[in-house]
Amino acid sequence: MVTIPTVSLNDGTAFPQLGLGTYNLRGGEGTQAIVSAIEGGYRLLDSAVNYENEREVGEAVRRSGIRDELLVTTKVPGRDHGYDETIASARGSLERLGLDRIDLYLIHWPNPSVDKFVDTYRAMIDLQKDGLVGSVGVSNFTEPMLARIIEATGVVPAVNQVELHPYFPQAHLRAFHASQGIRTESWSPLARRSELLSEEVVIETAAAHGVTPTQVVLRWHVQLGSTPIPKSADPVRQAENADVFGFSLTDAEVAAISALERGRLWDGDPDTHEEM
Ligand SMILES: NC(=O)C1=CN([C@@H]2O[C@H](COP(=O)(O)OP(=O)(O)OC[C@H]3O[C@@H](n4cnc5c(N)ncnc54)[C@H](OP(=O)(O)O)[C@@H]3O)[C@@H](O)[C@H]2O)C=CC1
Ligand SMILES: O=C(O)C(=O)[C@@H](O)[C@H](O)C(=O)CO
Repeated sequence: MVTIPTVSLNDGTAFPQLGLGTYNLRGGEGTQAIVSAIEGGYRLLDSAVNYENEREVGEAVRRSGIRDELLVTTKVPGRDHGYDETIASARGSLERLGLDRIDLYLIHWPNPSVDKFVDTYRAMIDLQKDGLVGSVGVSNFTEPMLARIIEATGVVPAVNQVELHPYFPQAHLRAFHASQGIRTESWSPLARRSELLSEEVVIETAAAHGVTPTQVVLRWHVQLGSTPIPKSADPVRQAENADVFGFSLTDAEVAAISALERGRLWDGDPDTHEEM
């Protein structure tokens, strides 16, 4: 079993430097995949109302027998934005998870045309005060959106989970996060197993370190100071993905991988892409 190191969030929470994405992990096989990840050393689980797998995540947490060691993330969907709606949404998530606390609660997408993310965030802060939420954070927020919720509430989100991989390294946003004490979390860190893993620079770097291309990409995230949440249903690939804390890339290797930049891979610009 791998020990995944942690970093301290701005609220003092010890936050793993790598976690498990659970999109599409559903049903009995999904539960088993999450259990196997926990057995392999994963401690951070990333779910969402819209993944329709909160029951599976909660079941895996109970089966693991180490609930107190785990950080369970879920996310408010767009259709639940607004103060009262978010309180109700959290209660629904807690019921489906079968847990008494959401360890990390995120706004899934800002949905700026709806313009309710500030009230949503206020509700999350109150849920945190009531002990129903551990850390409050956001996902897919731009710098102006982050500035707005901080200005409105005085509470700096602990995490911003955003699209981030070597094709879209998000240097500017990461620098803003660092300046504010916000932890960056990378979604689709493997670029969904696209041609990224066949890029020459990735393959050559992997050969130089005696590791796999996937491990090079995940180590790149770790060295950028972002927590990647690769999804894998397979215990062998889960173990491969978590085993990235025994080697280091040079600054030149990190820079060469970052030079793969070409922009977002999907239609996920938070100023225009909205999800309910
Ligand atoms: N906040 C947001 O808006 C978003 C959040 N997310 C979160 O981020 C997580 C990760 O992103 P996701 O889109 O799933 O994509 P990833 O970049 O994690 O890629 C997942 C794909 O890579 C494959 N894979 C995983 N490990 C390996 C490996 N070692 N070798 C070869 N293939 C591998 C998986 O297949 P297999 O399972 O067969 O191993 C799967 O097909 C999501 O599950 C979700 O939790 C994702 C998108 C948006
Ligand atoms: O996986 C997520 O968290 C999402 O927000 C997805 O809906 C993602 O944006 C996607 O898969 C779009 O096709």
